[in-house]
Amino acid sequence: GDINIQTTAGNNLPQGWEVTTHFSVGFFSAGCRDLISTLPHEHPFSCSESDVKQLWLQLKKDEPHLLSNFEDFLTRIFSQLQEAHEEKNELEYALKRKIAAYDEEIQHLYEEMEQQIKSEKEQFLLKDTERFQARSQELEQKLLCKEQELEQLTQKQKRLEGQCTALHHDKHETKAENTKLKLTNQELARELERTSWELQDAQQQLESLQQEACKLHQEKEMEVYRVTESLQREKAGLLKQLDFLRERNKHLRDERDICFQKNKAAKVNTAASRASWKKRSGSVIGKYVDGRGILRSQSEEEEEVFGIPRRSSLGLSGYPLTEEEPGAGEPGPGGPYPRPLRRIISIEEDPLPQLLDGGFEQPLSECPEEEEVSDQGVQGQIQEAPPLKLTPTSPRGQPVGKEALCKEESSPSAPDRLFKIVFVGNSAVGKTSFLRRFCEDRFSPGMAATVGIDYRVKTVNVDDSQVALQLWDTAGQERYRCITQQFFRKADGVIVMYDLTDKQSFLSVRRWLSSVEEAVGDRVPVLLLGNKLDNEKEREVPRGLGEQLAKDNNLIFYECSAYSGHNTKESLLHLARFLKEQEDTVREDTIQVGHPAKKKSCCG
Ligand SMILES: Nc1nc2c(ncn2[C@@H]2O[C@H](COP(=O)(O)OP(=O)(O)OP(=O)(O)O)[C@@H](O)[C@H]2O)c(=O)[nH]1
Repeated sequence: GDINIQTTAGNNLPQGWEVTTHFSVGFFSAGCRDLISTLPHEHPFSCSESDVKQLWLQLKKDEPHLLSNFEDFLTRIFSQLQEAHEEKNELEYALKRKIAAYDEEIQHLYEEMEQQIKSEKEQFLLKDTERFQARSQELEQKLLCKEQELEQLTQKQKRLEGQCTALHHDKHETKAENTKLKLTNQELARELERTSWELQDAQQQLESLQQEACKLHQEKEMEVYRVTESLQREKAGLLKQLDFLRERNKHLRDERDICFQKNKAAKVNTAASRASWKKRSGSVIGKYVDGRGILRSQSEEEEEVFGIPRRSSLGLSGYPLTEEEPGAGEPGPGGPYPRPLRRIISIEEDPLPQLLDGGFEQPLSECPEEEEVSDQGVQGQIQEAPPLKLTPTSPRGQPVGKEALCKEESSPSAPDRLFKIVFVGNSAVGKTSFLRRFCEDRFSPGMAATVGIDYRVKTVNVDDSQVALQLWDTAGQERYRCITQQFFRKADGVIVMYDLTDKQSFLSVRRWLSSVEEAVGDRVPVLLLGNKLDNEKEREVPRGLGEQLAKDNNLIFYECSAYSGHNTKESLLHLARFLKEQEDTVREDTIQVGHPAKKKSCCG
């Protein structure tokens, strides 16, 4: 920039300069006039030449004696002014010099600054240029990359366009194919609908068939139940026949006595009389007459045949009775009379195992009792004799076979289902007593041992449905094992009983369990019963042992007493409920198995 320097010139006049002085004319030399003329006019204290001249004239005129002083004074003043003026000039000069020096310095500085600015500018420009160059290089690089990308994109676009064209072409083809497929689909849908209808029909038919099968199954079970019932009736009928035969026997004995008396009286025709006896003894009635002509009880027969001293009972009695082999026993005291007879229990001849198998050819319920009797050769006698009401006494102290008839036979509502339950366990553990308690709510001490198999039927109410329990009481004695074994096969449930006052009977439980498993595997539920709980004093088997055994073998377990009736109903109801629930589950499963198939077939 430009530097402007202003200089001012001023005069510093001593005080009192304004005092009027009088100069002589000569005094006003050129120097003095110059000096005064240099004085600034605008200064308040300044005075013009005319003023001084006037003052001098005034003084000359009024005070001439002071004129010299005034002139001295003026001279001094003017000399001082002169000095001051010179000094001022010097100072002005010095100032000018200084200003010039400053100006020069400033000029120098300015130039230096300019130079510096210039160099800075150059450096900046240089840097800027470098930066610009780097930036431009970078940008060029980027540009290159972008160009490459663009190139790639272009190629890609071209490819995509190609694909697009191909797809477009394909689309047309697919469209045509789609139309064809739609048509096929419609056809298939119609076919599917038709098939679904057919399938639904088939399913309905299947369901109705299943229901029919179920009904048939139930009917079959009921038939079995009815057959069982009829067997019981038949048994009762046979017992009646037995009564009748006994009566006939008595009658014949009377006849015989009469004959003897006649023989004694007449003592003639002895041979004829003997022939007549032989003829009677060949009849069935004769089979029941011992050497003394007295009707033998079955208990006595058992005792003789098997050597059972304690007790005996009727097994599946009333079926083929065979005469004991000659020489097998002691001849009776009555010499000529037939020897006592034994009952042979044979599974083949017994209809009951067949009943369990469902293999009986002719339902026994349909067989008239007379026919049965005729098979045994007593029909004629039954027809002749009026029905007798005499009840024979069994060794167990009750009518033979009656024990198998339960009160529930005349149950008001027919049972919904039937379960066959087989009772096993060592002899004398109390199976028969237990069943008697359960069916008749009675206990008879000193029960005779079961021979072969006996059975009872009882209908119980389980969760609002009538369940008929066919309870098969097997003989615990070793010799009947093979018979018992056969009854497991068709059993729905098994009850293994031990006597908690007899350690040995508990030890045998495992053997019974393996027999059951051997026959039916583990498909049937097993109830383990520890009987004679009332006889706590003689307990030999701790409850824990029974529980543990049941737990190990997955059995239902109860301790009970046929004597007191404790847990008899509860345990059997538990088993019955278990069987019912098991059957319900199987039925449900069967239904459920049918349903998904239905769904699948609908969708497929
Ligand atoms: N104290 C007591 N004695 C019982 C009980 N149950 C049965 N008895 C007696 O035990 C003995 C045998 O009873 P049964 O019912 O004949 O035994 P079982 O198991 O049927 O015997 P087998 O027919 O030989 O297999 C009889 O003398 C009964 O009086 C009971 O709960 N308590």
